[in-house]
Amino acid sequence: MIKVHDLYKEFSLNAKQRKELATKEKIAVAVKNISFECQPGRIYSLLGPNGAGKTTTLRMISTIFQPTSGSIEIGGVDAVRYPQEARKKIGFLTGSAGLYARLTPNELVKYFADLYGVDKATFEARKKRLYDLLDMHEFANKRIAKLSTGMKQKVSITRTMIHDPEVVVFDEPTSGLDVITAENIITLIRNCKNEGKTVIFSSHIMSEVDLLSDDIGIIHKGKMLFNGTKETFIQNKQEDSLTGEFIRIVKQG
Ligand SMILES: Nc1ncnc2c1ncn2[C@@H]1O[C@H](COP(=O)(O)OP(=O)(O)OP(=O)(O)O)[C@@H](O)[C@H]1O
Repeated sequence: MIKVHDLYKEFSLNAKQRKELATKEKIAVAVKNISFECQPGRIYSLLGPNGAGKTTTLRMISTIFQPTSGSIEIGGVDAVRYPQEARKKIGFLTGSAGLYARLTPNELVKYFADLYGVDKATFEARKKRLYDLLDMHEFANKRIAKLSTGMKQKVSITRTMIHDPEVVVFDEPTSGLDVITAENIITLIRNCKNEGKTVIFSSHIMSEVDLLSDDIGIIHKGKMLFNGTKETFIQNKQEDSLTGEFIRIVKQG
């Protein structure tokens, strides 16, 4: 379970950032008082145009960023006050950055399993299941530096899942991947739901959102414009397609 209440995040902008953004403002507000809940056994899709505040929100949930104000509860733990406790319950996927390029997938995944105190037998069983699903055996002993973007993404996913977290947070999980790999990741996300995990993911791909979502959140310029079940979204929509309705809501917001 994820409970987000009145979450607010502002960043201080340094001189270089102010120049890049062509602004005189010293502060950028990325997330403005958003509240929502994600339930176990359900998948919550976080949608929004570029710069909406999705990654910032997911990073706060994953305890990478400290919110400016507001509260986050992860599986009953106050993630703002006790980030280390909350982190044990979370698997966070955010691109393939942060993989140790000199290690092999096997070495990296083992490193993270050890960090989380996963015992050997459980580790081997989980690793095999993930490697089978993501078709990873062939490159498991190659240096990560030599792997393709899709292969690195698979390594990131295995790292995210190796401690069997009860809450999974995927920031654009299929971005830049071929259709077969994307399909495997969609299967993995569905498996998470079927195992009773709480899943939240961000995406720009509407077909994926349609396939996976139980609940939908739409944010734009840091504000939550829609938060509800996919059924409610579909019942109330004024446009023919999900994409059309998404655009309508964002333009109205
Ligand atoms: N470290 C930072 N310092 C200053 N501003 C930031 C920082 N990180 C994000 N922002 C700003 O916060 C806003 C939200 O960014 P965020 O990355 O959360 O958006 P997003 O919805 O994930 O976008 P995208 O779909 O393009 O990935 C943007 O205006 C961005 O420029």
